[in-house]
Amino acid sequence: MKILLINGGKPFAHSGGELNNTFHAVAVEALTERDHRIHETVIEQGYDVDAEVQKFLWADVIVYQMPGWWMGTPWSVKRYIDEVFTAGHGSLYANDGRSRHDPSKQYGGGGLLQGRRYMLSLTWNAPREAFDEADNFFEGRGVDGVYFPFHKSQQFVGLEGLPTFIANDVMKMPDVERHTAEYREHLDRVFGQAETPVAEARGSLTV
Ligand SMILES: Cc1cc2nc3c(=O)[nH]c(=O)nc-3n(C[C@H](O)[C@H](O)[C@H](O)COP(=O)(O)OP(=O)(O)OC[C@H]3O[C@@H](n4cnc5c(N)ncnc54)[C@H](O)[C@@H]3O)c2cc1C
Repeated sequence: MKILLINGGKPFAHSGGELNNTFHAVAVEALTERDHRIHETVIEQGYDVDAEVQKFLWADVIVYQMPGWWMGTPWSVKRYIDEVFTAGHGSLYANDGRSRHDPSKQYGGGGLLQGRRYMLSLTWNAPREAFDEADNFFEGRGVDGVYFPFHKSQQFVGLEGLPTFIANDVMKMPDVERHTAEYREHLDRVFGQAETPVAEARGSLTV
């Protein structure tokens, strides 16, 4: 399988970016060991927008590694998506999906990356309960509910979600050994061996 690994880790304030670099490195190692072909983008090191569009066209799966900042995506990753997806007009997406001639065509159906997938790998200070419990901060919406607009941005270009990985409590109770072991297991479950078609990956995302 051809996998684009995007590292959105960034040193800023109390985020050192190292944990995201660590997860990115785990993915590089684990997926290469299993004979997947990978391309990497480390947003913090800079990138060429047109080359990124080509990487999206090359990939079967795109993995976003990033921290949660102010309840969502860091601005550096949002900027990357704004730049790359906008440059991808005509290759990543055709239009907004609607048609003056066919009213049955709905907004959001103009993506050109059908049949390909994406996956989120996230680091948060918030504990898991904050996402999952009805009487907790995110009102039981779960991590994918919190990332709803991000998921929609991917689906707009035709991508389909794979199960999200999240490492919680990474500041108050960092347990890098456990989290990296859990991430390896997640990657194994989702990707398996290179010859396993991604369509057979265990579970897919419902937002
Ligand atoms: C602007 C801003 C807004 C934020 N908003 C939110 C928010 O809304 N909700 C929320 O939950 N969190 C929030 N955070 C916290 C943020 O999610 C975490 O700081 C981030 O996920 C940590 O990832 P990192 O890669 O920067 O980790 P780092 O800061 O690099 O590391 C985190 C911990 O892991 C240790 N570590 C890292 N790598 C290794 C390694 N290889 N081996 C051993 N130990 C290691 C570090 O020493 C440190 O103790 C915010 C942070 C910022 C800066």
